[in-house]
Amino acid sequence: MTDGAVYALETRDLSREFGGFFAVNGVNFRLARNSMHAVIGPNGAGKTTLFNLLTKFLPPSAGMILHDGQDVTRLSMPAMAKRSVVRSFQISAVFAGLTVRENIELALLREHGLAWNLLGRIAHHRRVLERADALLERFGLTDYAGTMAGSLSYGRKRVLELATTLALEPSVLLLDEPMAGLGHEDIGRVTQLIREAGKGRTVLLVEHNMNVVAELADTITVMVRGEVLAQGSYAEVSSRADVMAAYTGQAHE
Ligand SMILES: Nc1ncnc2c1ncn2[C@@H]1O[C@H](COP(=O)(O)OP(=O)(O)OP(=O)(O)O)[C@@H](O)[C@H]1O
Repeated sequence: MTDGAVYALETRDLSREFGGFFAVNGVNFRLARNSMHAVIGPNGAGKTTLFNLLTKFLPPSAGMILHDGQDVTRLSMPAMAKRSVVRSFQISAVFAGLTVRENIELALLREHGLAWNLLGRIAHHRRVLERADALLERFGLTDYAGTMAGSLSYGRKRVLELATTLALEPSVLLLDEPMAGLGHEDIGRVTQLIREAGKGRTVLLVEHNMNVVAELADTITVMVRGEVLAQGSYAEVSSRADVMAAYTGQAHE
């Protein structure tokens, strides 16, 4: 069952049941270290449920989750963050009433567990300011540093959200549909940022946009009806008749 290799994340017979219905059904999933791995599949395949299990939003009904070979099945999300496994928190994690720079500074302080008691004294933390400058620059947000986050476009909010997540310097970054709701131009920008963010870390994304998946992911897991149907490179999975049938079947529903 196991080949002895240690994975960034691994599941063993992982299941999640909702009132007798298995949204995730006996999944053995492996996320290789330093890979850029996408989970795809038709609507209702169980992708988000698997993501929520891996990120501790949901407890499993059965099975096991391992991080770096250690059983983390019962650990909380904050405990996973301490192990440097971090999920993006979507736009709700962006504080609309703070500026872009303040959002990034807050995220940098959060990394050190200092966010709340030092919030009023942000300006004195030179190191934070320097790192904030670097993040603003890296994410193309320098011109928006003083803009209230709430008035950013949807696409730039997403970029800011990614910047605040990367402020934590996670070793494993988990992204749930990072392209959802983005226009063509923003998709290009966020794709580049994720590619760059993936250097030197492990990234798992659930994503519907196949162009993005083809461009970014070195490994793809295809889920159908709560189970893993296929895994491999984009070329490998996209050439499989059963994968195509799963998508075609959905199109006819
Ligand atoms: N909290 C819940 N209670 C009951 N059923 C649920 C719950 N969450 C998910 N499900 C069901 O589990 C199945 C898998 O849902 P999930 O959201 O994981 O799929 P998905 O692959 O992410 O789909 P999509 O691509 O549409 O987001 C669906 O049939 C869904 O209705």
